[in-house]
Amino acid sequence: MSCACKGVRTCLFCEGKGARPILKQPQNEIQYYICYKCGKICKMNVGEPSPLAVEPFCQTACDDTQSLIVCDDLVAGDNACTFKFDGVKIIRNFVSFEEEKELVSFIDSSQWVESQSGRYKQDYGPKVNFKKRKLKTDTFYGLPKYTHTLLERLESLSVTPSFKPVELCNLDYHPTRGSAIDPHFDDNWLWGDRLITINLLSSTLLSFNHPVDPLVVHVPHPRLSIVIIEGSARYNWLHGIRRENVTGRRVAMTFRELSREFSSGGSEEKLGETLLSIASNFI
Ligand SMILES: O=C(O)CCC(=O)C(=O)O
Ligand SMILES: [Fe+2]
Repeated sequence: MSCACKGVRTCLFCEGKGARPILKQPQNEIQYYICYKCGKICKMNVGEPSPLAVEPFCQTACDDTQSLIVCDDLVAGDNACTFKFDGVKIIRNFVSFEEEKELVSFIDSSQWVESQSGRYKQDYGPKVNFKKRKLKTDTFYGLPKYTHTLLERLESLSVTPSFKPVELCNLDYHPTRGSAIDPHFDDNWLWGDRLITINLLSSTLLSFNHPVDPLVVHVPHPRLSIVIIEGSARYNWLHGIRRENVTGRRVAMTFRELSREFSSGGSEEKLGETLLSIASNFI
C-alpha cells in the first residue's frame, strides 16, 4: 500500500508511518442532521449514536411512504435552528442494486489513481489548473458510455433541468485506508451551480460545515441515491466526508456543469462550447 497525501492530508497508510493527522473537528461543534424521511433539520444531542449507525429519523412523525424523497429548502425541526441551510436534494434509489453492480464493474475496468486522504480517483474532463485559471482539453475525449443512461434519467426527473455535465470524477473510499475528504468548497470559476453525486456500494453522511461557526449539518447520502448540491449548500457551506462515516467501500460519481463564465454570453463561452461538444461523445 502507498498513498498520495501531501501537506495536512493524511490516511491510515501514512499515519502508520508516523504522519500526524491534525484535529479536524472543533470540541464545541454543534451537530445537526437531516431526517432521512422528511428532510427536517434535527439537532444531535451529545452522546447520541452517529446518524449513520441508526437511520436518523426526526422526533416528529413524518411520512415514510415515499421511496423517492427530495429535501429542498430544509425546514427547522423541533430543536429549531437559527441558521439557513438549503440547496440539498436527495433522490433515493436513483439506481438499482443490479445497475450498481454493473456500474462498479465498468468503473473498475478503468485504472484508479491514488489521491489524497486515502481516496482513489478517476477523472473524465478537462485538465485544470484552478490557481492559474487555465485548462487543457487535449486529454478529454468524452464522458464514459456508462453515464449516458444515468444522465438521461436525471434529465427526465426534471429536478435538475438542462444539466449538461462536462466532468465526471469517480472517487473510491475505503475504511481500511481511512478515506475521507476534508471540508472544502468546489471551484466556482469553471464549475457551475449544481454538483451531482451518485453514491454506490455504501451509505454515508455528507457533512456541511459552516465557514465561521462551529456548526455542522450531516446529510444522509444513502447507497444508490443521488445528491444534488446547489444554493447555500454549494456556496456558503463547506462540504466533506468524515473518515468515521466511511463504513465500507464507497464509490462516488460526481458530475459537474459549467459556470456562467463558460456558458452562453460568458467570456469563456467558446471554450465552454468545446467542452460541451467533447462531453457529448460517450466513449
Ligand atoms: O465523495 C463525495 O461524495 C464528495 C466528493 C467531493 O466533494 C468532491 O469531489 O469535490
Ligand atoms: Fe466537493
